[in-house]
Amino acid sequence: MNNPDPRQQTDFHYRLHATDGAARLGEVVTPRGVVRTPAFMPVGTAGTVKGMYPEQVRDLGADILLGNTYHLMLRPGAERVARLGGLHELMRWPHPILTDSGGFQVMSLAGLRKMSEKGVTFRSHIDGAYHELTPERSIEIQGLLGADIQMQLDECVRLPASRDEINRALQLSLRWAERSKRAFEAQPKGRALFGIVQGGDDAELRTQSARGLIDIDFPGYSIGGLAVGEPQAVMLAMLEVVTPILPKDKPRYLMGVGTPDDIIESVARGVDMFDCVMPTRAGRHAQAFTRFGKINLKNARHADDPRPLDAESDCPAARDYSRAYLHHLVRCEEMLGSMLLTWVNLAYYQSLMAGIRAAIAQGRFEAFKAEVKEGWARGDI
Ligand SMILES: CNc1nc2c(CC[C@H]3O[C@@H](OC)[C@H](OC)[C@@H]3O)c3nc(N)[nH]c(=O)c3cc2[nH]1
Repeated sequence: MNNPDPRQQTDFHYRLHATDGAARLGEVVTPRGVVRTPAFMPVGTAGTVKGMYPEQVRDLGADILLGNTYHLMLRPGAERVARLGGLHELMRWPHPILTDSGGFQVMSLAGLRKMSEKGVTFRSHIDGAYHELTPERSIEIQGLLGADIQMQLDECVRLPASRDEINRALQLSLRWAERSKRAFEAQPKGRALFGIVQGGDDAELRTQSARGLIDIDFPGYSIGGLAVGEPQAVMLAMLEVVTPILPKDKPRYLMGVGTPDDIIESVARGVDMFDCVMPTRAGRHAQAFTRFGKINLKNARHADDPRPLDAESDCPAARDYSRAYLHHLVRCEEMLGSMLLTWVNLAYYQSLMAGIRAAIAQGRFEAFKAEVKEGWARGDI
């Protein structure tokens, strides 16, 4: 193993507890607490997991949340968050926080933007003001927010894309990885910076990106450039290329993924950490994730159904409220509808992760995967 940075080893490190095939059971240890992996990280884009109290998110079993550099740098501003004690203090979440570097949202949300070797300038989607995001500024912002796990600034290419385009973005991202790591040296010990593997849907470029990042050496590795419109089979094929190359003693975080099926198939290919807006966003669009698959509460078939979504769930929102009531709330666009279904969905995702972790510990991951898929296929009776 290459000579570990002593600063990282005392405060931030990954412990592998068990494997079952390529599935891994472990823990990411940070100064603010331990993250049990495989882990699902609820997205708290603007410093809140929409519709949820922080204590509620914690009670569901979330060990870590995701914050968003792009949104928070625009509003309320990174320097203001720092003056107010940092993001943990501001949002009353004393557990680990991971922040993305902002590159992804610049490409997906910002209006006018200009990419250069230096970084990306863009116009805020909120007030049209110009901002510059460089590797150095992204790291500075994440440091001001106080994130425990930070991301390098990278360029994520939407698929399909040409090999030249994918390669250009991959090489730029490697240079930005170096600059991000240098800028990160200035931060207090205990925090971790992850490199982000790019390379699109090209096995050779994925290998180049992973090897380039390992040469720079990070305490953890994100797998980026996926969940950007490619079929699940392509995403899984890229995982089969990348995870065997990444160090076994460091966490792998698959960015922006995904559906329950995406997650369980990615755990089977060696991924440790996930984040996705799916459970929270779907909750605001009347979709419930359950053991029986997805249920659309807008559908009139629920209007007289007195049953709860799942009488055996530990989550009161899934166990105690009738489908008829949930249907009524979403029909009337009552805020409680979004709140209850967000609660249902995050509870389901965390129970799925707990089931995955237990199955790996017992060496029965494949059986568990089959059981869960059978439940989704059975559908909502
Ligand atoms: C959804 N698919 C997807 N998301 C992605 C994100 C945002 C992750 C996560 O950050 C959240 O905001 C903080 C995003 O939420 C919209 C996303 O869940 C990515 N971020 C970076 N830096 N590089 C990538 O290659 C990348 C690829 C992604 N693919």
